[in-house]
Amino acid sequence: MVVARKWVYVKPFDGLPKDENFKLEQETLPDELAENEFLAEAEFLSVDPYMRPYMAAYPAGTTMIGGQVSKVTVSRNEQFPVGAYVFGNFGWRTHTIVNPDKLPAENRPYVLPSFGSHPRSLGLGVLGMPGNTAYFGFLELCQPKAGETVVVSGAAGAVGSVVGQIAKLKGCTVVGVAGSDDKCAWLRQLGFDATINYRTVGEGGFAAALKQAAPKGVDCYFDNVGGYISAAVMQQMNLFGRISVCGTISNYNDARVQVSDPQREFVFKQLRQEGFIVTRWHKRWMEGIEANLRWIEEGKLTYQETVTEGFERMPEAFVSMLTGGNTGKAVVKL
Ligand SMILES: NC(=O)C1=CN([C@@H]2O[C@H](COP(=O)(O)OP(=O)(O)OC[C@H]3O[C@@H](n4cnc5c(N)ncnc54)[C@H](OP(=O)(O)O)[C@@H]3O)[C@@H](O)[C@H]2O)C=CC1
Ligand SMILES: CCCCCC(=O)/C=C/[C@H]1[C@H](O)CC(=O)[C@@H]1CCCCCCC(=O)O
Repeated sequence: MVVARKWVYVKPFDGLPKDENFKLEQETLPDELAENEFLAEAEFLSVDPYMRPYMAAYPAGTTMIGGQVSKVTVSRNEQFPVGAYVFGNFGWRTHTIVNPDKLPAENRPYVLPSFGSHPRSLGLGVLGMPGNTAYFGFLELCQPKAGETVVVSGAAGAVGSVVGQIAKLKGCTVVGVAGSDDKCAWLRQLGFDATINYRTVGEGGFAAALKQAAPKGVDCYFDNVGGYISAAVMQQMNLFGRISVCGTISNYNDARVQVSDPQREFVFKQLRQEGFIVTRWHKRWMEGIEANLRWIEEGKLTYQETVTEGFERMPEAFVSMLTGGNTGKAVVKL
């Protein structure tokens, strides 16, 4: 008999998530698997920004959504043999019975490729969804050219840190925006040409700090945060600049700020802005993972993880990530 532990969303979020929004429960799983099913035992769980806005679509009583790297411990599906490690969106749970055939193509679990000497947790970060978000969302939508200036917000996080390094690999000048001096120091170690700590310069000082960091203006903007940071970047875009809108974390906890209307910049600078959801490229998923792995092996792409130990600490790790407690990818180790 397998008893799974799971974190249930028991009360809708209002502002930053709190303990009262979550309840740790148990669920006894069936003893027998049906044909094509397998049992997955979680090793690493992901905490990601989307969980905060996406849960608004689910009723109270739903298990928290999320990705995990897990081990197949029992299987009636030959594509997911016992002992294989898989990525799957199984939610905040320790054990899950999965029938992959019942899931839509873009949300199907997959067996992780070999990461060589690197930890399997990278399947939640640079060698998984966030890494692919950086790879496709930046290269496809920004179409960067050598010599151009690229600004990345949320730059020290899972997605942003990879975007900035890929931009360097493409010969760009890269400015990273992040929320602490330590994060900015790490970005400069990674090769970012300039950094802005948006918390110390503040909303009033951001435009001047950007002017100094990007004196030739901005050709590409990879936007993870929205709000006043993005409004200010848009004012300093160059002719024919490109903006990849990845996320808007500055308002996920219901905070809204008044920002200036960027339409005039779009007309006169002839800018192009496009939002995306990374599963748009699900048919090319392994291409992104392989490219990022190759760059890691070649020493051209560096990663960092912020690891919280213990399933019971999932809500704590989630809130910490939403408030800037992570550098690189935030994961929870069981
Ligand atoms: N479109 C898509 O398909 C996808 C979009 N995303 C989006 O990418 C973005 C980054 O995700 P991910 O890399 O996983 O997360 P991160 O690892 O970057 O973690 C979140 C970070 O956001 C920063 N942050 C929090 N509040 C604010 C704020 N008010 N203003 C500026 N920064 C803030 C914090 O860093 P700091 O200390 O710098 O404030 C925090 O560490 C998110 O917006 C997410 O929704 C992610 C995956 C797929
Ligand atoms: C305004 C909110 C923007 C959020 C952008 C974002 O972070 C999107 C993330 C998704 C990404 O594009 C692909 C994913 O894997 C993320 C969502 C995953 C949802 C899994 C849902 C599984 C389930 O319903 O059980």
